[in-house]
Amino acid sequence: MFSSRLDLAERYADILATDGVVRGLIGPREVPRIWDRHIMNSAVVVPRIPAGATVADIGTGAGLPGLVWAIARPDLTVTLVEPLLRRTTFLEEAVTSLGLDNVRVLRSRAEDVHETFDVVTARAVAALDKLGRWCMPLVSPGGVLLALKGRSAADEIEAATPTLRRLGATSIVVATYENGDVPTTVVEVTK
Ligand SMILES: C[S@@+](CC[C@H](N)C(=O)[O-])C[C@H]1O[C@@H](n2cnc3c(N)ncnc32)[C@H](O)[C@@H]1O
Repeated sequence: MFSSRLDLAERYADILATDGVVRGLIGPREVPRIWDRHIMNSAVVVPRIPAGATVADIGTGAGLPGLVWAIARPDLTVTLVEPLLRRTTFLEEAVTSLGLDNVRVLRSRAEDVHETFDVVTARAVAALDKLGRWCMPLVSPGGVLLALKGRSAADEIEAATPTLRRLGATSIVVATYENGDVPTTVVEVTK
């Protein structure tokens, strides 16, 4: 049994560094940077998530950011959406190993999901214009798309704004967090 959420996060980092590397989900060169570049980069957004929210992480890969959010916040119900079987198998085993009961793994492409969620997120999946087309239909009215972006965020927002507005965005706010060794830029699109 794990005594705290931090223990759980450390166990997840171990799984990424071992099984994740063996199965090709994480490059060996990323191992020393798993905590700062991946876990913290995902975790900085956690305070932005409303209590008790349903969450979908589109193109979650090895579980980033959705598995980190589910570990940090047992009040959330998190659906990890990922099309590749190799990755969903890894995710199912990780969820079982961590004993998480607030996570569902859904093997699907974003375009084939027909549910809505309070919060939809994606990290390193597609440019914001394409991401908006995939994700905005999955955001409940009053919900939010939290897109985790790198330094290209400003250019992507300009290109994506007409699409996001057409798909129901009522506000688009950008915040940059300096935690970890790479800043996380979050584009928060409210529907
Ligand atoms: C670069 S990885 C990023 C993984 C993870 N979000 C992260 O930050 O490490 C992109 C992921 O998006 C997934 N993906 C690609 N096309 C997708 C689609 N149409 N719908 C959902 N996921 C998709 C890929 O299988 C891959 O796991």
